[in-house]
Amino acid sequence: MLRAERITGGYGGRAVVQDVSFRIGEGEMLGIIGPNGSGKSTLLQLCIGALPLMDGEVWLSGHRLHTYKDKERARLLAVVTQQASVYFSYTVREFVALGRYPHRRRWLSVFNEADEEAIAQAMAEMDVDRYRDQSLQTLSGGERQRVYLARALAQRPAVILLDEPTNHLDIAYQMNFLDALKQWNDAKGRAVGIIFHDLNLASLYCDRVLLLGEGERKAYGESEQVLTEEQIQTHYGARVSAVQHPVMPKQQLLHSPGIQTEKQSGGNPQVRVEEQAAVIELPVPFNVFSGQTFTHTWKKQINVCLPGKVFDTKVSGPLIIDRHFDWHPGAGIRLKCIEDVNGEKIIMGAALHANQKADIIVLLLSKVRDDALMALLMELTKQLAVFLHPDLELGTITIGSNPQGERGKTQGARQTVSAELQKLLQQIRTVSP
Ligand SMILES: Nc1ncnc2c1ncn2[C@@H]1O[C@H](COP(=O)(O)OP(=O)(O)OP(=O)(O)O)[C@@H](O)[C@H]1O
Repeated sequence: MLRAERITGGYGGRAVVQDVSFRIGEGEMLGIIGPNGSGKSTLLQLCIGALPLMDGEVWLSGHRLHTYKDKERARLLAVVTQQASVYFSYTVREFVALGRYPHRRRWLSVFNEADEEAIAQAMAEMDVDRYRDQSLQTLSGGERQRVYLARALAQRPAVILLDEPTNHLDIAYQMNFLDALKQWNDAKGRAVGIIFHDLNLASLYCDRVLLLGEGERKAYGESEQVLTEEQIQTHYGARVSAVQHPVMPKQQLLHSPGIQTEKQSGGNPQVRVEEQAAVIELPVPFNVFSGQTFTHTWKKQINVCLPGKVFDTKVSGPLIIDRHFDWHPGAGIRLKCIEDVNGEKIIMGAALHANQKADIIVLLLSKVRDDALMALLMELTKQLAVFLHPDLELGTITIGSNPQGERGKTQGARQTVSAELQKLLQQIRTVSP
């Protein structure tokens, strides 16, 4: 529906946006992200024809943008930006009705039935009908934002572009606004492009994300490919940790402050040897896999069965051995957890045979494809096993993989070794038994 093809443009002959391409198809939501001054708003201005292109082409519904007359273009393309206060004297209904002007033959002609219906529907969709006779000035920022979107919806465009629509909105208003927009888009099959500063909202709501840096396209694709720790570090200069959203199959980024107090960092791992099991309290949370189900729960505890003792997980109920786990009867130390690194799910196990010879088994449930990470995990598993049982003689190392896993599909892809995992390994090494 909207396609930018290698577009370049800016102000006074200075190209601020350079050679940027993307497309937003029917029913899609594209998130446009990038640090301050990276050219997001300029890109939007180029896409709506408010700034001239120096190079490249913008296509709207199959035609070059500049071939449309203004009114024609306004029927197809709506823009939601922070509105000027000049509009504040309008009532809500009057303001939403402005969305119908591109459809009217003459400026002062009365609204026909189709106009009335579009206005009423847009106000209902954005739930702003209750303010219909209030002036915009009397609304809160969040309420006003919904009215701006209602005006765009009343326009019944094919494409809506929004410039930071959730700025200044509290968390409820943000969710409310984006839920309503997504519902509308799912139902109507339009194309939506949104500039976001909140990367987690972009990840949650958008099908794809475009990352700008210094006016150039730095990354473009599904959110998990774009919103990685590495990209955010490189282009925003910010340290974040990527984690899986607990409910949605989406990645989220947690802020990792540069300065950490001991309290914040959690200190060293602590080991408590209890009657039945050893409990390792970790400084960083792990996601724990219990039986066949990935619990999605943040855990900071790993429970390890001591030789000859009955296993008791303390945290996540009885440990059930995964069906792909070639478990050895009589094993003494059992360790099993999943670390979710950039959405990677990894299962580790350490099995100690009755003869004190241990097999370290690392099972790959899905997507583990980084040799360095693999080596690290195996090393970590070994360290834990040795730490818990100093006399342990380590036997063969076996690597298995989930037969249904996606290892082959993703092999060779780039992946970052979790800094936290490295740190953890280091800390485990330095803990005296
Ligand atoms: N009207 C203008 N005239 C000249 N330069 C401009 C104009 N508007 C923006 N710029 C410059 O273009 C560059 C990109 O600005 P733009 O507003 O597109 O970035 P942005 O990514 O939207 O930033 P932010 O996240 O801070 O809103 C900046 O260097 C800015 O100073």
